[in-house]
Amino acid sequence: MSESILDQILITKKEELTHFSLPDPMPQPKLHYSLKDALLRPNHRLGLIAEVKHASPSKGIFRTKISAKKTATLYASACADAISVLTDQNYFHGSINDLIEVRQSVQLPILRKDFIIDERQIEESARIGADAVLLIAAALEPSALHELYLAAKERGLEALVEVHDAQELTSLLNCFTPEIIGVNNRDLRTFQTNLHVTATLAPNIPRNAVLISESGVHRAQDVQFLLEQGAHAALVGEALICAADKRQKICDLFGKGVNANAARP
Ligand SMILES: O=C(O)c1ccccc1NCC(=O)[C@H](O)[C@H](O)COP(=O)(O)O
Repeated sequence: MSESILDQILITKKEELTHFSLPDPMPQPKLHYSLKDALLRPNHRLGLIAEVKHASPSKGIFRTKISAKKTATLYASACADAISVLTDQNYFHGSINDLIEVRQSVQLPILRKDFIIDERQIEESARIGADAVLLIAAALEPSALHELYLAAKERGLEALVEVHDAQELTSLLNCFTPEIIGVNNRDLRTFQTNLHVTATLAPNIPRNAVLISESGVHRAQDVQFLLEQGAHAALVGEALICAADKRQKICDLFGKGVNANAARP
């Protein structure tokens, strides 16, 4: 079978890790904002993790140039429950500085979305102020994934464990049950998104896990559909980044948030 984008990204990541150095820890210990708790008490009918994303392998560089700080502040003011920051540079044009800026700007859980395959990246995530990290089932053997999951917990970070299909989910659950499971609706070979991936996997997600549906959420009907599948939250990138009015787009997709007026900047 031909190489997927994930295979390419992982080759680059391994190369980057050969000349990796840790940033200094933050000067003051930070509060932990729990991703799980936030998504179990969402501000809208469905939880929202709003993503800071400059570019992607599927879409290239987005036409709207964004500032991580301004974008996250807007998301917070529209009652997003959490912020995802894509920190990979090569394929997504992000950086750890984006996450540091976002940390200084919002009091919400921050998910570091990157391709984490090494414990040093967990330490780095904690030092830059993330509350949670992404662990991708397709990137690691279940036992290696479990080790990173435990390392994250030990360092005070939550982990969103992401699967793309039934086989990955079964292998994962045969090894352990993460507290937060993400179903990514994007096929990493074709880049097509299909929310039915979430619909297919949702019945097999343990009831005590928080279920996040990731990628391909563009319309209010998509949010409704995910709600009907039992998802706790959606992770939304492109639809928000490309919207001229991001606050309005959140309102169009998710409805008015419980604190929408209070949170206006
Ligand atoms: O976004 C991509 O093209 C992509 C390609 C390969 C691996 C990962 C990719 N994206 C990371 C994400 O999971 C998404 O940024 C996130 O779920 C938001 O998706 P969307 O709302 O469709 O921008």
